[in-house]
Amino acid sequence: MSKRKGAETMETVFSPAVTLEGLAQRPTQPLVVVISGPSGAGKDSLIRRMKELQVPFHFVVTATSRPPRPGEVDGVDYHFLSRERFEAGIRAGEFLEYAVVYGDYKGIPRWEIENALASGKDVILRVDVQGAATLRRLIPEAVFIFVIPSSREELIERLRARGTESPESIARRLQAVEEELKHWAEFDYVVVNRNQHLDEAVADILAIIRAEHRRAHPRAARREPMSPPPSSR
Ligand SMILES: Nc1nc2c(ncn2[C@@H]2O[C@H](COP(=O)(O)OP(=O)(O)O)[C@@H](O)[C@H]2O)c(=O)[nH]1
Ligand SMILES: Nc1ncnc2c1ncn2[C@@H]1O[C@H](COP(=O)(O)OP(=O)(O)O)[C@@H](O)[C@H]1O
Repeated sequence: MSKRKGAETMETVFSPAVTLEGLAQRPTQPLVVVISGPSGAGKDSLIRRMKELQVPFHFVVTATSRPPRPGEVDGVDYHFLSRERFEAGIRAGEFLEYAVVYGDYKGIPRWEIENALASGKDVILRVDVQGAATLRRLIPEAVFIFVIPSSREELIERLRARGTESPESIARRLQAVEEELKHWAEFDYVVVNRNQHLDEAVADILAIIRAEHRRAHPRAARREPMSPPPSSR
């Protein structure tokens, strides 16, 4: 009896009063989901599959100085920029974050973030591990997912089978894996994308997003620099 009374007191102190209807219809904030992991882990394949399944989300198209691969579409997969144009963008402060990844520039245009937030949908960003570290500082309330293959052999096989990289480019990507793996514990979730089981990894990501929307206590409120770019200040 006294325990019950104690519990009631705790509830009164810590839970703001709500009605059932109010709680059931509580609006949920769009999530920012950051998908990262080694090259060849399957990040792009997962995102492509989620688009095919018509999962409602806004994908942030990042910019790169690397040339398009066969099948990649400018403005859909990346904004493909020349090195000179990218460097001019860096000088002009156009990027929320940028890094040199496997020898090419990669960066998130600030206006892409503005568009993403205006969409009102969950926002998905795919960046390398350095980018994830920067975003953790800039958007601490984001959900960080580390995608991995189930073995190094699987990774090598996939990078070779993708057929988009030179042997040097594959070697550079494999060399980076050890360093990238050191950061796994900084992520909120680890998703394994097993060979021929892409849909299981997609299901894991959807489950994470679903659970995050059911949080009683949302992640910390959004704050700087999800605000206007310097040019408009
Ligand atoms: N830091 C950062 N990384 C990015 C950005 N856009 C893409 N990347 C990452 O850059 C890495 C290399 O991308 P890509 O050249 O497409 O090759 P892949 O990893 O071999 O598929 C991937 O891990 C991407 O997630 C960005 O804006 N910033
Ligand atoms: N679960 C999977 N089973 C088999 N092949 C896969 C799987 N996931 C991705 N791949 C293949 O592996 C290669 C690398 O995937 P990709 O999505 O480009 O990785 P990332 O974007 O992380 O670099 C691609 O050729 C892709 O088709």
